[in-house]
This record gives sequence, C-alpha cells and structure tokens, in this order.
Amino acid sequence: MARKPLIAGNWKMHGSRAHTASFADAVAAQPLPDGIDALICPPFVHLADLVARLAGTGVQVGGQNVCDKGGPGAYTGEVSAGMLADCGATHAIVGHSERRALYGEDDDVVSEKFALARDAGLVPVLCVGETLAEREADQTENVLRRQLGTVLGDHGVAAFADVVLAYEPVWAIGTGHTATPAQAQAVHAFLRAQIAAEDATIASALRIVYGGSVKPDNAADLLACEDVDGGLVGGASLEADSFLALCRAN
Ligand SMILES: O=C[C@H](O)COP(=O)(O)O
Repeated sequence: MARKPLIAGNWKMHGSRAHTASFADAVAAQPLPDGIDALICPPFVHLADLVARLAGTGVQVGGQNVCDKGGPGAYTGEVSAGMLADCGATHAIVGHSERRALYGEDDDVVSEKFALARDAGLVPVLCVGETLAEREADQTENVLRRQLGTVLGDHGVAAFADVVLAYEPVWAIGTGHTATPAQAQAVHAFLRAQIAAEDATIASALRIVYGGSVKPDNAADLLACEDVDGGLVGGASLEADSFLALCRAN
C-alpha cells in the first residue's frame, strides 16, 4: 500500500529563540512539496513558539520525549504528554536511543511513554535500534524483537494503527556512518513482518522511518526502499534549507 512519507526533524538539545524564528520564517517562505508529511521536534522550551510560527505551513510539531507519569503531579522537571498536546504538539518521540542510553529508559518505561502519548492524542514516534556491538554479535533482530515486542505485548497490535516506528541503528546516529539502503530495507522489512504477524492491514499502513546520519545527499536512496517511509533526522534538520531539501528528496 502507498504510505505517505514523513520527514521528522529532531533538534535534540540544539536551538534558541532566534534559531526557531529564522527556521520558521524560512520554512514559511517555501511551500512544502506535495505528498510528504513534515514534523519538527524542538526542545520543549521552543515548542509552543514553533507551533505558532509554523501555523499554516503544514509542518507539524512534536515533543522529543514525554514523562512516564500521566500527571499532573509532583514530578519536578518533567513534561507530560497532555501538556505537549495542549501546546499544539501532534507527535512525541519515545524510546530514542539517547534516552535509553543516557537516561536509563528501559523497554518498560518506553512502553509506558508510548501509551501515555497515545492517551493524550499524540502520535508516538517509537524508536528502536541496535548498537554496533549488538549488530556485530548478530543480535540485531533479537534486540529489535525485544524492543518492539515489549510495546506490542503491552498494548496490542491495534495500538499501532496510528503510530510511526523509527529504526535508528545507534551506530549510525550522529556518526556520518549511514546504514546502506540494503541494510535499512532489511531491518524495516523485518520490523514490518513483526507487526504483520499480528495484523497484516496495520502492518501495511504503518510508517517505518529511518534515522541515523540522514542527509540531503543520501536521503533519496534510502527513501527509495520499499519499506522506508521517511526519515527521523537529527543534525540535518537544524537548518531550514537542509530540512526542506530532505522533504524534496522523496
Ligand atoms: O533522532 C534523530 C537521530 O538520532 C539521528 O540523528 P542524526 O541525523 O544527527 O544522525
């Protein structure tokens, strides 16, 4: 089935008020190409500003994380999924490898965040991916089966009806070592098959995006793969020209 590609930018801990304004101005000046969805996930402090500035451009705005408690409540420093939705976010990244590795988020926490995002009306962008050591030990499929399987087991395949799955090999993130199109396609097909084993219709509609050193000059080859339905882009999403070039790469 034809799936509409999604180019999602993850600014991570980059940006400023001035950058947010100049990025939005540049995007507003150039219409998005037809046939693509676009999303930017800025730091929380810039989210509401970006929502207002991108209104009418077709570019949606999402959070990079959500609290693992529904709240409201006494969770100092946290931001709930409901708060993100209230500010105009449409999506939320959950389970990014940086959250898993640097902030101790295990599969159960990621699964809870996935549910809280959905409950708040956000589309979760669920990230999975193996480290280099896991790939070299031929454990890629086992790791992905565990990461995806926890969420699938907790919430059922119906919960994947309006979700984005992101395959982000940890060894490709911010390293310049992009997965080859063949490597990406093989893993995306594997992930889709995991969902298809439970529901072929949901699997066929599920967008699976690739993340890891996606740039304007390698995006077209990745997006040409049958099961690659877009990108989750870090560094190359920070500048509007580069982000828009990615949107045009399909
Ligand atoms: O969320 C985005 C990914 O971690 C990829 O980051 P990158 O494009 O800078 O490699």
